[in-house]
Amino acid sequence: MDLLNILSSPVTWVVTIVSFLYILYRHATSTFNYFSDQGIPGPKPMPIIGNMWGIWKANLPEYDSALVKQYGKVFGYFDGLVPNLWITDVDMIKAVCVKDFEHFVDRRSFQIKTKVMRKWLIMMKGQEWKDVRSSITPAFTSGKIKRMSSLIKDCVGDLCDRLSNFTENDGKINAKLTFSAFTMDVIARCAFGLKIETLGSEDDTFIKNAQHVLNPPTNRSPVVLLPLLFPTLFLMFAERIFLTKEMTFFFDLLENVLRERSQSKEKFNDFIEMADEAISDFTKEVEGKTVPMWSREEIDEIIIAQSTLFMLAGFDTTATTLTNTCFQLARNPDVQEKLYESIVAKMEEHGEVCHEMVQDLPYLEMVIHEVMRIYSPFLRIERECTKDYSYDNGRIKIKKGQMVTIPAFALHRMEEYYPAPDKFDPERWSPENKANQSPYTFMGFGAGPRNCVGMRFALEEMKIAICTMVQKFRFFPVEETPEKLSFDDGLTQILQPVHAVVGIEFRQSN
Ligand code: HEM
Repeated sequence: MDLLNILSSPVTWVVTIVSFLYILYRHATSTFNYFSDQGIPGPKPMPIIGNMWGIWKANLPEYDSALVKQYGKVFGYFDGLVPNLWITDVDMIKAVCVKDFEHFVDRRSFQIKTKVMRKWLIMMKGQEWKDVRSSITPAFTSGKIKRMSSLIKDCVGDLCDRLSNFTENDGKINAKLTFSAFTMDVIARCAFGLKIETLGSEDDTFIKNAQHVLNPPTNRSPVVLLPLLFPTLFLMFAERIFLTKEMTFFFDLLENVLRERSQSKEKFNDFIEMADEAISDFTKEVEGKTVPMWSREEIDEIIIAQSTLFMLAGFDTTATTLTNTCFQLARNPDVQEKLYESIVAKMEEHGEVCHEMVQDLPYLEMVIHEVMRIYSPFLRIERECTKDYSYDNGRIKIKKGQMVTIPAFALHRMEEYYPAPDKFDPERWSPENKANQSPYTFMGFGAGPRNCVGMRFALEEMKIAICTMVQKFRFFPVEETPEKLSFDDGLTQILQPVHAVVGIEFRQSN
């Protein structure tokens, strides 16, 4: 039989196609024994897509809680072919986030090489991340937050004006929309040095571009899986995907602000100024001499990166937490009254809502903690393994490149850590109760050296807003207020409350 005959034989074709499909199948399932070989349970993966089929239309809070309930505190999941160990075991969370952090320095990230975006802290890796994180951290010290608090107070004043209008007109608010306008105002003033006159109007260029950057329509379509399934391919197009004209609008805006400020001696007391001070002060040792770590050009790039990241990381998280707080206060009038009483008592001492006063309100802290416990704004905390790791005397092995996920929302609803987890109960965070609780059962701001760098700022902003609002207004349920809050579907990092409408009235004393 000559070659031509062999090639044209149907048997040859069948054998070739079957072999090709077999090789493809072996490749598309090549990692799937990883967890079963270690005796780690988990849902059965599908070729290529792993366990992510349908995730773009799932309700993630429910999806994650169901997985944890079914498979327990340590189980295996596949992001495409990448093994991802899900953990809700507190000792293991502590090991990954703190004790053995050197093995888990990075977050799942797509190292974008484009100018400015390459300095987004949230995506940076290894030593470069450590250097930028150490440079920017001093921008969030208590002293610097105090300096920024007067800008926050201005924004809260405007928020209260809008709330007064709602009170007089509708007697109710759409909490998510209202607080989104507020957090955007804070970001515009603190991170972009701008006052938006047309706040709340969708025609404003700042708001329009921010909405485009923050809510890409891909979140609810299978397209959202592509970066997870094909990261290398994705990186080739990352610049085109991320560097949209809307994103460039913000980079240009900040470049102009920095240019103008370089000629000015004025004090602004905003994040741009705090970041500039902090980054410029950061030094390194070269041949026994202490020299600045960054050049002026690098400082500007880092500031622009962190200011735009401020918008990405601090807008929805803070607006969502304020929305959820408002809903819980409306549904729990006893908590709202207790909070009001504690605020009034402190007002007598401090005279006004200020930085010092909000640091001195333990009950407010307990309320915010419980809101973030019952509705963790960040659904999942992730780490990428950067050095091979073994846990519990080698019982669990995690290889470099593998992912670890802490499903924060699901963790906060585990009966074992929080009895009656669906009950809103700020007393869980009283000093006595807190002392009996592992800190790693609460991941609202993450944990360890890679936790939320903006935590202090977010708490200051939320505390000043809640104190001022609760002192002036009372929230209550109206017909549209749901019994329980529900959250949007789709593969989003941040919890998205829907239909959070609550009633609002002036307090008698006002
Ligand atoms: C209620 C509001 C907020 C919540 C719930 C929140 C939550 C979180 C969480 C859970 C993480 C991941 C932590 C980890 O992986 O361990 C994170 C990271 C981060 N957050 Fe926040 N955040 C909030 C507000 C802010 C604000 C206002 C900023 C702005 C400055 C900010 C900037 C960041 C940055 C830059 C990171 C990445 C840190 C790094 O990789 O080193 N966040 N945040």
